[in-house]
Amino acid sequence: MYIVTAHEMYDWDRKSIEEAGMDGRILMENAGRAVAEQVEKRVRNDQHIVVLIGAGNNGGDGFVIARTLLNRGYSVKAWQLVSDEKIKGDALVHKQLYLGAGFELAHLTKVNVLFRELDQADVIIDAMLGIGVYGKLKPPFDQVTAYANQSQALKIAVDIPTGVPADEGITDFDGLQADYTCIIAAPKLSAFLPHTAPYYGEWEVVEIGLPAKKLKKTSVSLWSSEHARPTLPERHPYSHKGTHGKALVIGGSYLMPGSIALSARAALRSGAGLAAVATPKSAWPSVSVHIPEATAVSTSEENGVLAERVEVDFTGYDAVGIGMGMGRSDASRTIVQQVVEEADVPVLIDADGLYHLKQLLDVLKNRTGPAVLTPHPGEMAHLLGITVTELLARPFEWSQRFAYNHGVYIVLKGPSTIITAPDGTQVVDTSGNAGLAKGGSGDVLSGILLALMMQSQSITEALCNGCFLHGKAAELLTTEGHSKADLLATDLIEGLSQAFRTLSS
Ligand SMILES: NC(=O)C1=CN([C@@H]2O[C@H](COP(=O)(O)OP(=O)(O)OC[C@H]3O[C@@H](n4cnc5c(N)ncnc54)[C@H](O)[C@@H]3O)[C@@H](O)[C@H]2O)[C@@H](O)CC1
Ligand SMILES: [K+]
Repeated sequence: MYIVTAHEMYDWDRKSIEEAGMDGRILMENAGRAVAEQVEKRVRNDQHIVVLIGAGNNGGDGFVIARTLLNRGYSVKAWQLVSDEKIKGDALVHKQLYLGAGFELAHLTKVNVLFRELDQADVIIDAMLGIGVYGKLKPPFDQVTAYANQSQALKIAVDIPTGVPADEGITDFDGLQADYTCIIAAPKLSAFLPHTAPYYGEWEVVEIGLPAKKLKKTSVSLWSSEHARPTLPERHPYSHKGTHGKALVIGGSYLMPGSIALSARAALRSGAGLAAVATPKSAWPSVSVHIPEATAVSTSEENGVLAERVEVDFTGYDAVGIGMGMGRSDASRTIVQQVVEEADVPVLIDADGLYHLKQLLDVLKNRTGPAVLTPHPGEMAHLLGITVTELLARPFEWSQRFAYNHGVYIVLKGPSTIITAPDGTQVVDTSGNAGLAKGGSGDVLSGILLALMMQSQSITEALCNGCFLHGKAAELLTTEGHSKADLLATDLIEGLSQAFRTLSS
């Protein structure tokens, strides 16, 4: 499923009408009816519904929704919040159809009268403003939105909660806090941004008859189980351990042996044929106890951390992961540099590896093999030399710019993880839950990604599926047995079995 900007949505709409001959009035009818059907699933017909209607086409959808629900026997009061001359085009056609059907329309004159009505409402349908909103809300939308936000009624937004921008980069806005948003035709970028996504509440996308072929391929799409199922690596009956790849993970330290153990174990649980660990000798006993299936690479150490070079032939491995728990000493930076310069196989850089990478960005450019960076927002902001706030206002744009400029894949971790390829294409994965907000879950993700990078048709597919399995494991574990509070990274590794099974059934 493609994720769109406001511009891309308008372009799709325009091409559907101008090139495919769709009628805007039919699209509005379809949109309103599709939303009404979703409302019916959530609302009983003894509940009182207030539909708030604004000036643009979002308001036009509101007239269709009100008419449809009234025809079906619901208790509905429709409120037009703007003057008559502001209702134009397709919205005016649907206003006339609404009135022609014999239904009553209330006009906003004094906001207090509307507020008393909102006090009586069980359900508020927000058809005030859609993706055409510009700047902060003007009267009366600012007051009505603020009042609705205080209401206990179920708030259902049409397409996008009023006031919330569709695109990234706008942080100063007032938005309606919806419980549920019925998105028209395609999810907008803001449904995946940390500062705007919470306004949507739960959401769903409804299809309204826009011809799929008239949507210009956008650079952002959403990953789902329909994508994961056919692309997860298969195990051939005649395969052997070498078929599924040999991973090398470099990291860990005497004081932080756990992270590298988690990565190695997650890699093997995700199908890697073999895993070798390069960690300080003093850390190895604590690592091996958690992952007896892994082999150790001989290393030298200094004060419990890896020292200078790792004496390995990278050609003996199918992928290398570096950085987890390795520390921030100068010596560990030289190892990151060695890996970036010498390993032609796909390399994944995480955690302390990313910290060091900030000083090695020039070296990255000379790499021939793929490089995958798996930062959380703090690490990504450090790499970019900006604040986390700046990054999170435009995570798509920053990731795209960095991936393109440095020729790398980026997995920017968060509630909506953004996977960016060097060519700038982006995929969003929304799997997972707050159970993942715990130390170690990133180390597990690195191991899963590494394993899939060795077994998949493309790096992007590997990264999308890896993030999806990681999130799915958390979802499944917290549905049965675990809670989001108690879930540990080690549980996540064991939960991978269920995630793989679910997706292959
Ligand atoms: N194919 C499509 O794209 C379809 C879109 N539809 C609906 O149309 C919407 C987009 O329609 P529009 O382009 O008319 O946009 P809106 O419905 O968001 O309305 C824009 C109008 O709101 C006013 N406005 C803008 N910023 C404001 C602010 N800060 N404070 C107060 N008023 C403000 C302006 O007067 C502007 O004319 C979508 O969100 C969707 O709900 C549906 O009708 C079906 C088809
Ligand atoms: K809306």
